[in-house]
Amino acid sequence: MWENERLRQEMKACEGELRELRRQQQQAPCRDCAHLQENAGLQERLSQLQQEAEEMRAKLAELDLEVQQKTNRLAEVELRLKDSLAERAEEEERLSRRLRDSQETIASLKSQPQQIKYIIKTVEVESAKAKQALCESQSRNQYLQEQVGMQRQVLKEMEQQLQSSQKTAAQLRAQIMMYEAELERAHGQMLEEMQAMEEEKNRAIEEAFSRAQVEMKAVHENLAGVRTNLLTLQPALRTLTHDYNSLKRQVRDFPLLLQETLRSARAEIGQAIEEVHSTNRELLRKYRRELQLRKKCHNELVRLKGNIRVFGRVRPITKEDGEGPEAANALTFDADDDAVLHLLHKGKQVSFELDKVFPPQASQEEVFQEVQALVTSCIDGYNVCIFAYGQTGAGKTYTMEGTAANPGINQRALQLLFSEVRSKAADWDYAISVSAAEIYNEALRDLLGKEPQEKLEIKLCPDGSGQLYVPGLTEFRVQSVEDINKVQGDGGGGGSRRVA
Ligand SMILES: Nc1ncnc2c1ncn2[C@@H]1O[C@H](COP(=O)(O)OP(=O)(O)OP(=O)(O)O)[C@@H](O)[C@H]1O
Repeated sequence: MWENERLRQEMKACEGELRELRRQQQQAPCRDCAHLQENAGLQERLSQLQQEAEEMRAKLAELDLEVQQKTNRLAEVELRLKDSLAERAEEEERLSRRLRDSQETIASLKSQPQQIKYIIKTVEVESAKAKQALCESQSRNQYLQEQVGMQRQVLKEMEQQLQSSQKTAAQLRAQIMMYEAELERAHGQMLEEMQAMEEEKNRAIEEAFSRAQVEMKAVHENLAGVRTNLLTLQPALRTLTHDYNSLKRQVRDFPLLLQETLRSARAEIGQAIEEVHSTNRELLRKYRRELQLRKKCHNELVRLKGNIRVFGRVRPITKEDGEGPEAANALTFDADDDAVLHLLHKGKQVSFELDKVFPPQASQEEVFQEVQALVTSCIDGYNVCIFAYGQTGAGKTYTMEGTAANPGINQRALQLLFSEVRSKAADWDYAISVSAAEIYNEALRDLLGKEPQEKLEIKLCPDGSGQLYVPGLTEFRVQSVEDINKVQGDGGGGGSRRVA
């Protein structure tokens, strides 16, 4: 029991040391320590040892309990044995006393023989009873002795068990001592580790301290610089604060100012819009009047010059005409009237009156000026047709197409048309399309179509307007003179005949 108590106390002391070690370790953790792994291993080993010690302690407690129980039982048995022994001694004493009394009585009775046969008999009877009682007492005594023997046997067994328990306790103590040694060793190792960690920690602290001192010095220097800057910046800061306050005032007043400005701007814009509107109205009015004027002019032109006008153009003599009398010019002009042409035919002069006659020296520009008004009439919505008529080599193609350097009516009319359209593009939308057809030997053919040999027909428009149209005639939308030239160049029939 005492040994168990001592073991328990030692166990408690070991646990206390363990707790102290853990506390020390928690207080001084070494994050970057190279022995961290080893420390963890030791801790694991320590926890194993602790677990084993715990198991041992449990076992010891069990043994304690068992020994206690056996000791209690032994005490009980000893008590019962003592009682039995006392009882037996008492019985023996009583029986001996009775036997002695009986023997004394027998002896006195034998010395008085006469009277006493009856008494002898009584004594004999009594002696027989005493003998029986003695016999019973003896048998009881024997039983009690057997019991005592048995109890002794039990006591012996219990002593043996106690010895074995003590032996086990000694073994356990040895194990505990071993564990203690192990613990001691681990403790020493841990102390060494702690020492090393402590040194390392101190070293790291010193290094950090010196580094911090250097950094602190640098920070102080920076601070001094910042202070100097601060002193320099203070006037600027004052100026900035002043500016800021002024800006703040401006910002505060800004919505009012903005509202005022917006109001006046709106009024100005409204006024400007109103002015623009009135200008537009005026312009529209003028434009309409101009349109009316143009129509009137056109009508006047048509009335004055006639709906159909015929101009004559005499081309100069070319090399192709040769040099003989056949090539001589048979035409003469009236110096006072540019609408008259005289032809000398078989010695006889024949005069022709046209709307205008262009002499050989007349330029392409002069010819175009005469028909220019018709082009603008076309833009105003009138149908216009300009065509050239004459014998082969008379100069129809030259007049209508001209050359690249000196273009004829077609190119100039197109230039004028697109230039007029562009100038009116802001107010009007125009769509210009081009188509080309040829009537040759009573046959109408599409010069821009894929099948130029296909014969087309002229028909009346089904809308009842009385206009003529050619069903199936190819039509291209164009945006510029170049587009028209391209269309004419690409046209299926354009390769065989020029469009004049
Ligand atoms: N006003 C002119 N000034 C200079 N040369 C001209 C003039 N008119 C025509 N010519 C020249 O006369 C020639 C014949 O002219 P052009 O080809 O225009 O005749 P045409 O009537 O179209 O003939 P065709 O009916 O056979 O096609 C060309 O070489 C052309 O350059």
